[in-house]
Amino acid sequence: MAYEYAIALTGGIASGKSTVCNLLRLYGLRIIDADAIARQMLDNESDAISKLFGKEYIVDGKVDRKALGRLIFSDKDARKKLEELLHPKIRAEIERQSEEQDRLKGPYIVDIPLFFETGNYPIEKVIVVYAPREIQKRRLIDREGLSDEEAEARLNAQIDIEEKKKLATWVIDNSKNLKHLQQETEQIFNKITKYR
Ligand SMILES: CC(C)(COP(=O)(O)OP(=O)(O)OC[C@H]1O[C@@H](n2cnc3c(N)ncnc32)[C@H](O)[C@@H]1O)[C@@H](O)C(=O)NCCC(=O)NCCS
Ligand SMILES: Nc1ncnc2c1ncn2[C@@H]1O[C@H](COP(=O)(O)OP(=O)(O)OP(=O)(O)O)[C@@H](O)[C@H]1O
Repeated sequence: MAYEYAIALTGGIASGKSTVCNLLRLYGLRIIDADAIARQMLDNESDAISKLFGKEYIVDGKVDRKALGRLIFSDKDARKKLEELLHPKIRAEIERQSEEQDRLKGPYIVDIPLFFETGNYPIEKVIVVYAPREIQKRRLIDREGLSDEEAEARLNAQIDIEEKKKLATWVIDNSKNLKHLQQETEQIFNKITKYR
């Protein structure tokens, strides 16, 4: 059965999900953050990461996220291995937190970057934060200091943003400036709170 009050929020890499979530949090919505859950899960898996990919991915007892990112976005098999290790644990924790939030009643957001890629979450309403691929790429390069090739590899690891947009219940357009994003987000916030 679907979580009654959950609204998924997704998009492409660097399309603006975190920026939108920060605004929605300010407006008072509760947020479950899959990236934060994934970070916690990874912190507990240094032994498994060392065994799977080598000791060089552990620095001072902690996973070197930058180095692991470089590996998994350039090597599909490595990415699959990491996902097999982490995704069942991430999903279980998202489901645990969603059950907890559902009991409180009233809408809440579940920010899941790979909502469509990993599939089958029992959540019926989906917000897609949209920016055209070229803008996504520019913001990704500016934020991470990646090369064009590295940015392309990260974009190619996900379903194309135009496909995700077609699957959305609501779209937040983030192809313009931050003021425009705020207006877009406010409109969706009003719809969500009216709809429930
Ligand atoms: C590879 C890791 C260590 C890189 O860490 P880094 O701090 O550089 O990036 P961060 O975690 O902030 O992720 C940024 C974005 O990358 C994208 N991304 C991350 N993992 C993947 C993946 N396996 N496939 C496609 N896109 C991904 C997402 O859009 C995410 O929002 C990290 O992304 C990770 O542990 N990934 C595996 C877990 C996962 O799939 N997380 C994302 C969804 S829950
Ligand atoms: N409208 C905008 N104009 C300019 N820069 C923006 C805009 N929206 C977001 N950004 C910047 O683009 C980058 C990506 O935004 P953000 O981190 O919110 O995306 P994300 O979808 O959460 O990314 P990820 O998938 O990597 O977690 C950030 O550096 C952010 O400050």
